[in-house]
Amino acid sequence: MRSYSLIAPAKINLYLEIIGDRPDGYHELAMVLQSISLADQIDIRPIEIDTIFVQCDSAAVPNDNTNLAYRAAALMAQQFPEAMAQYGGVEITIKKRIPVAAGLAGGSTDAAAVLVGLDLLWQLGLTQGELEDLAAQIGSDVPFCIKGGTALATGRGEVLSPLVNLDNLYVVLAKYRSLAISTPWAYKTYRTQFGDTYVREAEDLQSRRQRVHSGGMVSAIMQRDGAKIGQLLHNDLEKVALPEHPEVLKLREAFASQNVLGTMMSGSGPTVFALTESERQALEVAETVRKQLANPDLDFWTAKLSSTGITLA
Ligand SMILES: C[C@@](CO)(OP(=O)(O)O)[C@H](O)COP(=O)(O)OP(=O)(O)OC[C@H]1O[C@@H](n2ccc(N)nc2=O)[C@H](O)[C@@H]1O
Ligand SMILES: Nc1ncnc2c1ncn2[C@@H]1O[C@H](COP(=O)(O)OP(=O)(O)O)[C@@H](O)[C@H]1O
Repeated sequence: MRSYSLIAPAKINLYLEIIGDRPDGYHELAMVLQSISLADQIDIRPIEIDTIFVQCDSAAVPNDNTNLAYRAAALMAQQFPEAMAQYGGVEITIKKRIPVAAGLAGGSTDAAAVLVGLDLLWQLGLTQGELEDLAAQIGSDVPFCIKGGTALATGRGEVLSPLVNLDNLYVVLAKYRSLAISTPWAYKTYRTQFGDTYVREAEDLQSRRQRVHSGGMVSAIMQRDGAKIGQLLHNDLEKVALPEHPEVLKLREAFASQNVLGTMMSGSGPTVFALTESERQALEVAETVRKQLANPDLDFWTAKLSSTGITLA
């Protein structure tokens, strides 16, 4: 039986607006999610014994049943027990290239790759919609990671509308190696500090949805207008992350002083990205800001905005 190697891209948030509370304890969002070429590689190999093994070359990632890739395989085994019985267990190997707990959906994209990989290995022939429904059971960002590209994401992040391809743009990213921000902490702190400014679950979420501000960003994307996209970058979670972590604000200001289209923290952070019109500009900005901040704890990456989600390697 054959093995599969999959490419699992990271995402950045070009837009993240928190609209209100939800009865399920999550937040109602309007986001624009964007795949980038920085990616993990996931190898899925069938094994004789009826078990799921996960291994990863990064010590920051758990190898047990808390790994999101493990959780994706366990969900597939639970949903399709006859396939597991027919094909046996799987060994999942993660080559980690996406920084961990960085706001780049590293765990979510690994989980998405396992769903796609097991669908192929077990010859299930699941539809895009069926894969996305399974993905939503693992995490809010996992459905997006399957198809990737550029998408408007609403609900808790799992309701997707594809937008146009932005693969003419580039990105430079930077993160303090020793700093991680927990997603539940970011949302909980936002709720504590700004909960009175957004819609409570008892109020009319439907009418508030009509008033979200994401329209300008969506039309800039539909026009593929890089300058406008750069100006309209937005992330409500910056309001809690930047005051708590002034070094992230310093990084954002360093990017803002360069020749970039715009800069923003991605998701719950702490990665900060800046959009550029060319790969050369992205490399130049990385080099200048690296020298300017001269902090050995800072890692930099450059990438291209990508139109694909999970693909075969
Ligand atoms: C912030 C974002 C932005 O894209 O990404 P990351 O920074 O994590 O990459 C996402 O909303 C994260 O998505 P994901 O990481 O899949 O979240 P989940 O596992 O579903 O939820 C983790 C926790 O975040 C909070 N959460 C998440 C999504 C949402 N719409 N409302 C929430 O309040 C909840 O406290 C939840 O327990
Ligand atoms: N396959 C995985 N890759 C990365 N992190 C994982 C994975 N599985 C579980 N985790 C855990 O999920 C947490 C969030 O990691 P990650 O998905 O990289 O960040 P974010 O939610 O900020 O995008 C980490 O603290 C890590 O311990």
